[in-house]
Amino acid sequence: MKLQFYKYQGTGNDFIMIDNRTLFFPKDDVQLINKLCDRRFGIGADGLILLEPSEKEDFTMVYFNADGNEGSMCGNGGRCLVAFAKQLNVIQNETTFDAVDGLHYATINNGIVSLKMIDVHEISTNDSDLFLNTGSPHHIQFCESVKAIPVKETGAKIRYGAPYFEAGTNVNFAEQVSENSFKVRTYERGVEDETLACGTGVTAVAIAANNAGKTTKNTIQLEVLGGNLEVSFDKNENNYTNVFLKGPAEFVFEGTVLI
Ligand SMILES: N[C@@H](CCC[C@H](N)C(=O)O)C(=O)O
Repeated sequence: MKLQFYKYQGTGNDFIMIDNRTLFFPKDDVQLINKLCDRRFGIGADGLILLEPSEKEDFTMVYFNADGNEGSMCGNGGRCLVAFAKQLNVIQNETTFDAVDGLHYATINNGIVSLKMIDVHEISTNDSDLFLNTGSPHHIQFCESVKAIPVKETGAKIRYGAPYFEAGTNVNFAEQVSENSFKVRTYERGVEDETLACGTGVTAVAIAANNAGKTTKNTIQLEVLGGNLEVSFDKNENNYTNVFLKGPAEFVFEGTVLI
C-alpha cells in the first residue's frame, strides 16, 4: 500500500504526519513506525503523529516516538500538528484538540504556534536537579555550559538510572544566559539520543528555573540547537497554570512511501 505522508519540523524536532481521519493506519505496528522514522531505511524523523477524529474537539493527536512506541505528550509535535491541521483545512487559526494528556488549546499566526500545555503542580528535587511532568516526564540539570556536556552519554545514564529505570525520563541540560533566558540541550526518551529541540523539555526547564529561584520572570526564552522557543505561565505558590509553549512549526515536504 502507498502511504501519503507529510513532514514537519518545529525548531528542528521533526515529525512524520499522517492524516488518519479514516483510521486506516496500522498503529500497533511498532516495527513499521520505527522503520518510517529511521533516517537511513525510512523517511527519517524524531516521531510519527496521526491526526485522528475527535468526538467533541477539532481532532485527536496520537504520538509515537521514533522507536515505534506510543509516547507521552510531545510539545513540538503538538505545535506541528496544529500547522498540519491548518494545511488540511481541519482548522483555521485557533483550535482545541485531544491528546494523551488531555485537551490542548492552540493558536497559529504566520507559522508561529502557541500551544497550551498541562498545569504543573508537582516538582521534585534531588540535590540540585529537578523532576517534573509537563505532559512528558523531564529531569533537569542546570550547568555552567551546555556546550561541554556529552548529552547522549550523560542523558542515557540518567534516563536508565535511579529512580527512573525502565519507564525512563527525558533529560534536559540547561545553562542560564540572562535573567529570563536559557540554553537547553535534551536527551529524548524514545529517540534515545539528543534531539535538536524538545517542547515539553523547554517547558519543564522554564518552570524549573522559576521554581528553583533562578528567575522571577514568567516569560522565558529558550535557545535550543534548532532555534528559539518561548514559554510563559502564571504562578501561584508551587502551581503553574496557563502554561504556553510558543515557536515556529514548518511544513518541510510531502511524499508517498510503500508500506
Ligand atoms: N519531542 C517531544 C517530547 C516527546 C516525548 C518523549 N520523547 C517521551 O515520550 O518521553 C516534545 O517536543 O515535547
